[in-house]
Amino acid sequence: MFEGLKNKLGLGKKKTPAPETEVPAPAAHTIAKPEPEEKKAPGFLNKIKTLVVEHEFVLSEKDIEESLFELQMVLLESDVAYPVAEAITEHMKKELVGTHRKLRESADDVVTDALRHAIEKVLGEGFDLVSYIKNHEKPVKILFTGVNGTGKTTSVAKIAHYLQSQGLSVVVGAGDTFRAGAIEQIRVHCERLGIKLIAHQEGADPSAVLYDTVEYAKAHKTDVVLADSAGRFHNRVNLMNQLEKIKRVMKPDLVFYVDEAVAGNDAVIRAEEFEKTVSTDGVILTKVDMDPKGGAAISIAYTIGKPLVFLGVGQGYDDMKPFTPSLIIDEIFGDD
Ligand SMILES: Nc1nc2c(ncn2[C@@H]2O[C@H](COP(=O)(O)OP(=O)(O)OP(=O)(O)O)[C@@H](O)[C@H]2O)c(=O)[nH]1
Repeated sequence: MFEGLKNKLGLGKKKTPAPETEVPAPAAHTIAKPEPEEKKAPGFLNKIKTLVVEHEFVLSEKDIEESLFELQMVLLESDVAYPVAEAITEHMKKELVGTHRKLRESADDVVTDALRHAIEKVLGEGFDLVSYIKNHEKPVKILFTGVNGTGKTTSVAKIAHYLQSQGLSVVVGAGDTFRAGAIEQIRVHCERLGIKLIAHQEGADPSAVLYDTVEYAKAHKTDVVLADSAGRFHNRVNLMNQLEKIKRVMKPDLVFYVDEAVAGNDAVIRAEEFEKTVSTDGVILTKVDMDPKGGAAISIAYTIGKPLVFLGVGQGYDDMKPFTPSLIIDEIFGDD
């Protein structure tokens, strides 16, 4: 995950040695002796590190302006949305400028920590779904929506499996009655996982299927209803009207928007458009395992102002991770 971004930021296996305070600050390109097995921090991060040393940890905004601009370019190349790249560099500026730090504190750590804190800020805290369910009137009804083929059906199955593993009872509603094979696909998942499925035939009204699913949950005192739905774009009027009807009928407690990390900035733009049309409560980002850039994962929650709830990190049923900032931070800043 995120190898492209890690490489561009020069993070990973081995840290570039920090410049020593007593040594006169060398030019950026001469800081690290070329050692092929080590990842070299790119020029702009090294420039900031050198400045940290030169200025004995009292930097001015002007000192780091150019380096932060270069960092912003790298983030944009990695599909980080523009306002998010701006927010990251702003946070870094706030942390680095004018602050007195202990002499001999590693410049490497000071700069890397500032970047880590800045990314943590834009990632947000996430959303603890299990606590929400435990503290909410049952059944908790969750509707999954988003564009086609991003992994909704698979995510519903994985989340059903996760919630069961947390001791919660689950029923799934096969609300994607539109895509050929979708009902069969969710049926196979539910059979494998031992999860109750409510389904009608292909082409049926999804509102009716999901109404029945909620009724089943009420009658059987089931904790959670997970409602699959057909993929749709925010500008498809008929499908969006259908979604409105589903919401009126099943009255979801939570609406989760599902998109795929591999779509990069497109996923962020789509999420924003979707959010304007249907107010959602959180985001499930799938295929994070296949995304070397990391831009969507870093940008999506900050852009739409809704928390990341889960990250899909593979094809297995256990490959759905409740989001915490450390899931992404450890990938970007941890050792390989
Ligand atoms: N590598 C990887 N593949 C995933 C992940 N999530 C889903 N997929 C795959 O993505 C493909 C599409 O998933 P579906 O669940 O069918 O997508 P959908 O959104 O329900 O599709 P529509 O009903 O057409 O909207 C499947 O092959 C899944 O196995 C993930 O986190 N990682």
